[in-house]
Amino acid sequence: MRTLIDFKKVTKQYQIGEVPIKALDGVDFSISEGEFVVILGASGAGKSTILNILGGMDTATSGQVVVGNQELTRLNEKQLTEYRGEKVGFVFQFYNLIPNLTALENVEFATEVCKNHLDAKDILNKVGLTNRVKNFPSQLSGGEQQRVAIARAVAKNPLLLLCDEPTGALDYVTGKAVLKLLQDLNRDTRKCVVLVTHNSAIAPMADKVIKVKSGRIESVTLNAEKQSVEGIEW
Ligand SMILES: Nc1ncnc2c1ncn2[C@@H]1O[C@H](COP(=O)(O)OP(=O)(O)OP(=O)(O)O)[C@@H](O)[C@H]1O
Repeated sequence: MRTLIDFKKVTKQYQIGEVPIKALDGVDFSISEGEFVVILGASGAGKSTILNILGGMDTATSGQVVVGNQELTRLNEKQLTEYRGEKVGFVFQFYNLIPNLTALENVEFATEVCKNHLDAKDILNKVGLTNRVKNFPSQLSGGEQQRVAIARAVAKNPLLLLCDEPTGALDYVTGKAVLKLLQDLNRDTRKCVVLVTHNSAIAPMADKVIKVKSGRIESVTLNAEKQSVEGIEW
């Protein structure tokens, strides 16, 4: 399979007063088209920093980041904004829906500016919310709100889907259903999914597991036979 994402010797340094903090300290990995990737690590390991750089929300201090045919580390602010808008779907722990828009309007609002977007209603059907499209976020459960957030990300028809602790605010059963949805979407659409979590138990659901420790890559493992979420317990 072709390489979609390439990180080469990526560093990220924050300067807090006199003290430099190395959030990433020479990170190398690559991800192929269509892969489901789990990035694992303890709190402060650098997971979100990797995801933010990958999503064009933050920039590397040094090194090279390539996504598709674009070298992110060479893009200016305007180009990065375009990249974020067109190429990346984001799913966060907290759903960040617009409270005074319905589920359908939330998805339509996000996709309006995207050239190749998919039909909002179709995607809401796909995530199991056919009967909830007219509901406002406050009328939906946490799991349903996260489904809207996933629909919003997928409907952009992005190159990749980035998920930062997407089940962090959900109970076990609902969280598992959301992971199953992400796994199904990856299988059906062949979109690359990169999911950041501290929960090592879900590693078997991925094609590739990248472990991060103290700003460095500890290991990259390929699962010869990935497991369906239903078969994983934690
Ligand atoms: N804006 C910032 N300014 C200074 N330091 C930062 C900033 N953002 C992150 N860091 C530091 O960089 C390191 C990596 O942070 P990061 O958020 O990527 O970790 P993480 O693995 O995602 O952790 P968590 O699971 O707790 O979210 C940490 O030491 C953190 O304190």
